[in-house]
Amino acid sequence: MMRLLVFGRTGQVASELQQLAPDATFMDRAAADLSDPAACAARIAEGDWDAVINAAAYTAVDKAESDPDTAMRVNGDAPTAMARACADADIPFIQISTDYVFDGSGTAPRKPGDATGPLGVYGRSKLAGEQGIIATGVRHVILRTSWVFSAHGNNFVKTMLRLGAERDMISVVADQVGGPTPAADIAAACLTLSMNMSRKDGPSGIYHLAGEPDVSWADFARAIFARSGLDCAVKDIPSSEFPLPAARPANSRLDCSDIARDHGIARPDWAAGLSDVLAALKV
Ligand SMILES: NC(=O)C1=CN([C@@H]2O[C@H](COP(=O)(O)OP(=O)(O)OC[C@H]3O[C@@H](n4cnc5c(N)ncnc54)[C@H](OP(=O)(O)O)[C@@H]3O)[C@@H](O)[C@H]2O)C=CC1
Ligand SMILES: Cc1cn([C@H]2C[C@H](O)[C@@H](COP(=O)(O)OP(=O)(O)O[C@H]3O[C@@H](C)C(=O)[C@@H](O)[C@H]3O)O2)c(=O)[nH]c1=O
Repeated sequence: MMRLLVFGRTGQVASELQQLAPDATFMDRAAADLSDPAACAARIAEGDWDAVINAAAYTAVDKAESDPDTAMRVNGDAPTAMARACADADIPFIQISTDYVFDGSGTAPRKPGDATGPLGVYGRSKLAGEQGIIATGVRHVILRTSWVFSAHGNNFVKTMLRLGAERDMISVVADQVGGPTPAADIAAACLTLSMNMSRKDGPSGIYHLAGEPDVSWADFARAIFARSGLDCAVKDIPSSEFPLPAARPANSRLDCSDIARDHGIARPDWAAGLSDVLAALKV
């Protein structure tokens, strides 16, 4: 059995990891606050682990715009310190990152090596984490994913279920397209990657994994209402009609072929994941 350390306990992906790997050690905010990177590194150094997964992050995309220092410390400095501690201990480090490192131009699915260009603080802070990790020379996988949903925590599915029960019609942006991704599939991928990397036969690098097929937020909302039986119409709007503090990429499509080739992990079907989440929520 692998001795696995996971940063995060309450989040969407960490909750699914607890289901799949109940014997792993989970660090919540009280055990390891990511705004204290040295404390996170110490949790790694003081144990005897086969691999470390970081499933904690500052994920409040709009709030980050007015709190850049915390976002940078949590998403940039803490993963970098974790990676350095893993390099010192010669164990692999798995980090989760995001489509928001891209600028969203064009319509082609982004490959892991494509140029980045984050539009906001959250994306910049996650990119800083990626770069910091790579610079330590640790054996690593940076798993970029997108539009995560689950029965736990906050996400677009739960927001739509709440608003759809209150309204007859809702306006949703139709010019941002990406792959909604069940947290359960990300958790399963993290475990496969941890195993592959701890056997020292997995190549380090950035990989993409997002649910398929790609859709707009508006079409995703329609699918949520159709499957939950909520009678709420969706009006397509451009992002300009839904102004938020942080700009989001229009093109969030991720090319996921590398992870299939190197690790045998296929894009999950988000509709199947959505059915599971609605069942778990008893919708
Ligand atoms: N949500 C999404 O749509 C996407 C997420 N990702 C990435 O996936 C990963 C997992 O995200 P997800 O499961 O959605 O996260 P959630 O937003 O569900 O949860 C975030 C987790 O991070 C923890 N956390 C935040 N700040 C700190 C801190 N200072 N110290 C310790 N813990 C902290 C939270 O703990 P607490 O409960 O104490 O606040 C919580 O457990 C992240 O790296 C994220 O960037 C990538 C693409 C899309
Ligand atoms: C609630 C709502 C949102 N929207 C839009 C706003 C936004 O452009 C889009 C998604 O909204 P949210 O704020 O829920 O999603 P957001 O917080 O931007 O989600 C992102 O989270 C981070 C952590 C990531 O890494 C990304 O992959 C992505 O999942 O939907 C509407 O158009 N109508 C609505 O009623």
